[in-house]
Amino acid sequence: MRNVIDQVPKSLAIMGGTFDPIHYGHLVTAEAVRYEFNIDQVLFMPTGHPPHKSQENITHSEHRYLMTVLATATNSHFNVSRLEIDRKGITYTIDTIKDLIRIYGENVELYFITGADALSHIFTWKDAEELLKMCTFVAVTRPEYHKEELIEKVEIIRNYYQSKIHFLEVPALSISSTNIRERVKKGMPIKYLLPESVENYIYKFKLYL
Ligand SMILES: Nc1ncnc2c1ncn2[C@@H]1O[C@H](COP(=O)(O)OP(=O)(O)OP(=O)(O)O)[C@@H](O)[C@H]1O
Ligand SMILES: O=C(O)c1ccc[n+]([C@@H]2O[C@H](COP(=O)([O-])O)[C@@H](O)[C@H]2O)c1
Repeated sequence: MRNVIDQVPKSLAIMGGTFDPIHYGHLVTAEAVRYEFNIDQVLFMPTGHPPHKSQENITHSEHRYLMTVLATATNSHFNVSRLEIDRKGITYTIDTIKDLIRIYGENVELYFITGADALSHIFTWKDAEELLKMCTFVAVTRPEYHKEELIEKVEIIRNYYQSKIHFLEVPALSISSTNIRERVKKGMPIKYLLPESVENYIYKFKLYL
């Protein structure tokens, strides 16, 4: 089987997330960033034990990993990494970026894709200043948040840390994993919110009931 790490891309964008479950909001965002910044590969990085979410409320990492593999299988520019789910202890983005530099070398141009909402809290992340120097961030705006307010917050971070942060508006997709989990629990349809393969996986393993 092809090993993603055998291929050394010139530019690599990391799409980090809990992906519980992955949905079209994530996929549309990743594809928009790939196209806009002419990126060779997008590496989806399901979180292991994220610092900001309680482990009891998160679906087992193997389920989240497999759903991410299913969702990304049809895009030749998309791959999924096990780096974070295989790492013991709390997973921090700075450790992931350092691992990726060790694996791909210093010359790979690294991007980190994140919602502008998540980026506006980056000063609470581990070693934020160092992290902001190591890769370019793409802050995508999500429809359900106040865009202007968020952009203002992120611009303060960008100026304070003198960091490389780009903004990108993606087609309005008001989908969230929280909403999908709630819909499954209530027996409501989730069709067209996420790939059919992921929908079937959720039903097969009776997730979110
Ligand atoms: N609909 C969307 N459009 C654009 N970006 C999104 C969307 N949903 C999530 N993201 C971004 O994708 C990344 C991973 O998100 P995550 O896996 O936490 O999904 P989520 O839908 O926000 O989940 P939850 O509802 O459980 O918090 C984050 O940077 C988040 O801001
Ligand atoms: O490194 C940190 O301290 C850190 C703190 C909060 C979030 N992150 C990363 O941000 C990404 C998006 O997180 P989330 O909760 O929106 O899925 C995901 O890759 C997390 O690992 C990273």
